[in-house]
Amino acid sequence: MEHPLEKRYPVSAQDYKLYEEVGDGVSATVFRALCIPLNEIVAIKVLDLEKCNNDLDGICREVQTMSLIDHPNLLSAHCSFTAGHCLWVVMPYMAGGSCLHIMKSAYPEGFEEPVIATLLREVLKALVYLHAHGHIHRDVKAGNILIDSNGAVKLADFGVSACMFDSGDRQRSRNTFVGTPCWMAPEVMQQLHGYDFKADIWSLGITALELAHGHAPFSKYPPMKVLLMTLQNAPPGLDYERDKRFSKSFKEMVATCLVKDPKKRPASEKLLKHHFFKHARSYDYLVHTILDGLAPLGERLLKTKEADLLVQNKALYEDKEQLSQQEYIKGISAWNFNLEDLKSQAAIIQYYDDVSNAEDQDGSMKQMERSDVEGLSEERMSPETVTTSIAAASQEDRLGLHDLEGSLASFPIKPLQALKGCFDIGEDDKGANGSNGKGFTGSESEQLIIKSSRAMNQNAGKNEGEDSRQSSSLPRQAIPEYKTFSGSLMPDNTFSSRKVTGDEDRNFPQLKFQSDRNYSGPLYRQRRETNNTDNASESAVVQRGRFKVTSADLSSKGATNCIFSPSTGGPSPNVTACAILSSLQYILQQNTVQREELIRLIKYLEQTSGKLGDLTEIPPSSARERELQSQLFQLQQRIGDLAGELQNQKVKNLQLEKQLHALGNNKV
Ligand SMILES: Nc1ncnc2c1ncn2[C@@H]1O[C@H](COP(=O)(O)OP(=O)(O)OP(=O)(O)O)[C@@H](O)[C@H]1O
Repeated sequence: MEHPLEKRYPVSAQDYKLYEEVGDGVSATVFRALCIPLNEIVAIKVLDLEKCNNDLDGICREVQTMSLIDHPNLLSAHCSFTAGHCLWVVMPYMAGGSCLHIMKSAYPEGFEEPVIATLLREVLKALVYLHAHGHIHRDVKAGNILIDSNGAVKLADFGVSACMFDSGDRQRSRNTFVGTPCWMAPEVMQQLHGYDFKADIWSLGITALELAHGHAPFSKYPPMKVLLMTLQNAPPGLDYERDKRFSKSFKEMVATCLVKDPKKRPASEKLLKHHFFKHARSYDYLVHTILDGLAPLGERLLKTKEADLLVQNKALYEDKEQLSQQEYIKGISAWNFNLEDLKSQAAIIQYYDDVSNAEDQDGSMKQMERSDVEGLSEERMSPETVTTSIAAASQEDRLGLHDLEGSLASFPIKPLQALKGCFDIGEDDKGANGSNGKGFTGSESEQLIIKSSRAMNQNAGKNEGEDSRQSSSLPRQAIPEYKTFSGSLMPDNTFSSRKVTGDEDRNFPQLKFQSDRNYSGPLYRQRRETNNTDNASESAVVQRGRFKVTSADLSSKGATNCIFSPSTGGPSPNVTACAILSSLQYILQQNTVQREELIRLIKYLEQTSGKLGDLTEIPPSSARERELQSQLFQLQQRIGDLAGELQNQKVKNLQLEKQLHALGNNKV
């Protein structure tokens, strides 16, 4: 028999050689290691103290408990010491790993009854010892039942254990919500009168089901749902039909553990005497039945991790699609309440519509859209959007939070709030329907929602025949980087980065292309003059995507390339003849284009006004016709004005051309 006290385990990292990783938990990584002076294989749990600084108390308690306990069915610590910013806890190496590991790699449907009886009897012995010493383990589950190469069973992980004799803060900790939801006793969830050793008996009952089926009851549900089901449903148990392979005594034992009223559950000592444990066998039996043929622990862990990763990736992918769907269904509210963002997003949608329509033929852009959907990231959305609205709203929907609130009317609200905190299901969620925290009133938000939803609907309508799921999700907000912008109708500086409030990382396309587009200043200005008869007020209204927006800094940047003095209209005295010449050539080029455009417009207007003239000759016969006729008159008048204005432009262009020629001749 081993006498740990006879051995002195060194307390310096140099005396240990770390091998492969054999386990990892929330707070630690466990390695197989060699204790060099003793030539003994050990396990070392490495806790990064910098990463768990807000739970130092818990860590101290765990290490303290591990050092003090002395029972063959409890995993104790040989020693512990700090190495850099890590705490190393040296323990016996449990080569079989945890029961959860073993089930995952070789017994996905669970173990046979004698194996379960053997495992649970050992765990129960550990609980008898702990409870007799005033400790509640609070985290009994298959993942914390370890087996060594000889088949010895040890209960591990005292990270959340509590002492019944603690006072002050520690005593209060027995009223707190700790453990793992699936294994958690109802009284722990309720936090009504605190709880005691009997909480471990409930967890043992759940562990029995876990070992029998390969998973704990409700394990496929998210924590909030587990909470709901544990409190609301009848206790889980072994089913008469489905669990035919198990004995009556096993079913009975589970049923005695899983009684909601803790007082009616047996104490660990009494439970150990249950006739079910008569089926328990020796350690050798465990070695032959479940350990023989298993790959080394490190290898198994790697495989399990790979498999978990695959499942996670799949879940993540599906989750994103689901989220994206829900974002759309909930309208804009789920992802954005910011007016400027909203405008920008809408504009981007328009850009993308145009691009994607053009690119749909070869499908290559669709590929990019897909990848962008997957990368639809927080950085493009307001942070509050991501953490509160989407996550909370979708979680709430999936988990039926409202049901839960209702069903818990008879329970204290604390556990719910604790869970809300943990899973981002917060009170903020309510804010999403009322004030959004950004200064918008409910009705303003609603308007925005309607507008943007419409924009999206139009958008969806544009891509007729497209799968509605595809068109209804939100990839378009995430597309901007690779689009080309052309056409003078898109003012490059309409949105300044300053206006995209609250998110400096946001990277809208207009910023990227701003400088490239300065050359088109005059052309753009020309268009604006054409569109707005009042000729360019500083806060001109321009179409940006589906929104009309104003921009005060629009005009100031319009002519950054212009070398003419704004006051005189002539060349500035400080520029060289060479620079003047190239600039004038450039202007001439642009004027030629403008001229052609003007000529086309004049022709068009002449034709149109001719037609309108014909129409207006018909005498009106009804009020509606009179109304239409007066509109036609107005239109005609407006066309006449425009034609006049175009003529003026034409004359100005000719003058400019002459000036240019004259300057060119002088230079030569
Ligand atoms: N002595 C040991 N020998 C072999 N494997 C071990 C040993 N101790 C722990 N492990 C493995 O490492 C895993 C993580 O260890 P542990 O549960 O102590 O870490 P934790 O961070 O406290 O985990 P949890 O997430 O359960 O809080 C265990 O599930 C177990 O599989």
